[in-house]
Amino acid sequence: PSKVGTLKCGKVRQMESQEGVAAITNPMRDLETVDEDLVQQMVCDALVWSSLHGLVVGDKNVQRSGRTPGVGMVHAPFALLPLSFPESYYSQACELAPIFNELVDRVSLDGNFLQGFTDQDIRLGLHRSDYMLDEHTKLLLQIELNTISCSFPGLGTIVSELHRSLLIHYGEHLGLDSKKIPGNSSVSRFAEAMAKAWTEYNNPRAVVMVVAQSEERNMYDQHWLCSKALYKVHIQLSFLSLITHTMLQLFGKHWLKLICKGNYFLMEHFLCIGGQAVSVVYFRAGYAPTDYPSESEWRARLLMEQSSAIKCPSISYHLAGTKKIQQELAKPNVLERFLDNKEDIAKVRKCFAGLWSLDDSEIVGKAIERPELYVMKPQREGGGPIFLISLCHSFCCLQLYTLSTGGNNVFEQGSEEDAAYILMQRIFPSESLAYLMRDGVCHKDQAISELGIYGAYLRNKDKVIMNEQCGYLMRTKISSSNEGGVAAGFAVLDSIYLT
Ligand SMILES: N[C@H](CCC(=O)N[C@@H](CS)C(=O)NCCC(=O)O)C(=O)O
Ligand SMILES: [Mg+2]
Repeated sequence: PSKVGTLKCGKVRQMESQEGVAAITNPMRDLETVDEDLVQQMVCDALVWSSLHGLVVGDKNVQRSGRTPGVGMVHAPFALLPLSFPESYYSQACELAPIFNELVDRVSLDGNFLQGFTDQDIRLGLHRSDYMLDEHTKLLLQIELNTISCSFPGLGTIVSELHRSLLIHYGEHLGLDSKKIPGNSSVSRFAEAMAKAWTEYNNPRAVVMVVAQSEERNMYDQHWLCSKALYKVHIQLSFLSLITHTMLQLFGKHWLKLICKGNYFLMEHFLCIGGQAVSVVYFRAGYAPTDYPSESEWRARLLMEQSSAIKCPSISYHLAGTKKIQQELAKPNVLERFLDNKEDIAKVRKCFAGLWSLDDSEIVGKAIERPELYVMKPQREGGGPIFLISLCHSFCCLQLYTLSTGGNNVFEQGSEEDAAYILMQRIFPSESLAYLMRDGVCHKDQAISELGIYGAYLRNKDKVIMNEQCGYLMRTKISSSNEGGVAAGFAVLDSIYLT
């Protein structure tokens, strides 16, 4: 690589735990044998590249970085090189995307399965199904199916491009081929689905409304998707504008209105914001209890739900993605209620990890005997899993007993939804050495990874307009951390090197 002067770059910090690092299971990451200067140069190039290509998030140390675009930006945390991942498992995960899209739609139509919510004619789903490769069973197992506010369709695409660019420059030195990084279409295909939904609503004057949180350091991921929907996809650019509001703003200013037009037989409920019709509501908020601090936000959600605007997701798609539904779908003969094709049913069942409700006393007993084989996962989005192994035996029994009797979660004296936990088979992903870039510093550590596959579904009455896999997200985090994702500060954005 050309020496581009002596640009000051982050140092590769040896983690003290490096002594006696286990044999590198992942030759892709075996940069130990690579010349230190070369690694430094790669680190530097990657930091410059990510800054020039919008691989950025708001910096938590800068006060306004979650409110004012362009203020307090820092590169998104990323892995310096992609994770090598067996092509067979990647293909299996991609094949599952359209089946899960269909499953969400069928579940959403089953009113009594979802207790009463049914759906409109035009339905738009932008989902991400997350998996881990279980070392014990050698099975690709689903962690969860996200049907609301799926992060990183924007930044995930860019990380794949970063890794491809690095391997074009350094592949020869590393013995790696940039073409082994699969193309990542997540942002463009999601944009296509959003724009097609707007077209399907068939009101050229209507706007797409993004519902976002007031403090959003991942705003650039959202803007990437919105800007692609606006300019990359062939729609009448003059009209489609995107507006972003928080739930409170929507209702606080009484801008949100439901305009009812028509006669007794056909009453259309148009959603209007500041006098403009809304065709699509894209939620990047509304998935966490903290998004509903008062009645106003609930009323705003209800108003949107009652309107003919296309919600992404509708309340029934949102509910179809909860862990409780995931746990119900894992019960015998339940998938057969929603899917016709036997092969599809088998493919879905094959990726289900063990999932049980806490009122299953037999499994609770097993979890108390072998807590290291189970985790408890909260219903609500974002809450981290509880590893029973990390609890002392008596507390584990108390916790499981309390939750199984519908009591409150003894950890947090929170409200009853905190008690809505499910019990899940613990998945043991293999570890590999990773170079994790955060705040300009490269950390080497043992890491585990989680593969997300995006899926877009658009349907108008009986016509399925889109049902496809749309790219991927790989998230890599240090194996010692039990906690969650990228925004939480534990994982970094990664991509895949097919082996
Ligand atoms: N800030 C909001 C975050 C929205 C959000 O948390 N989404 C869930 C699915 S519901 C998710 O994708 N979690 C993985 C993200 C991670 O690893 O950090 C946004 O980006 O719009
Ligand atoms: Mg989730």
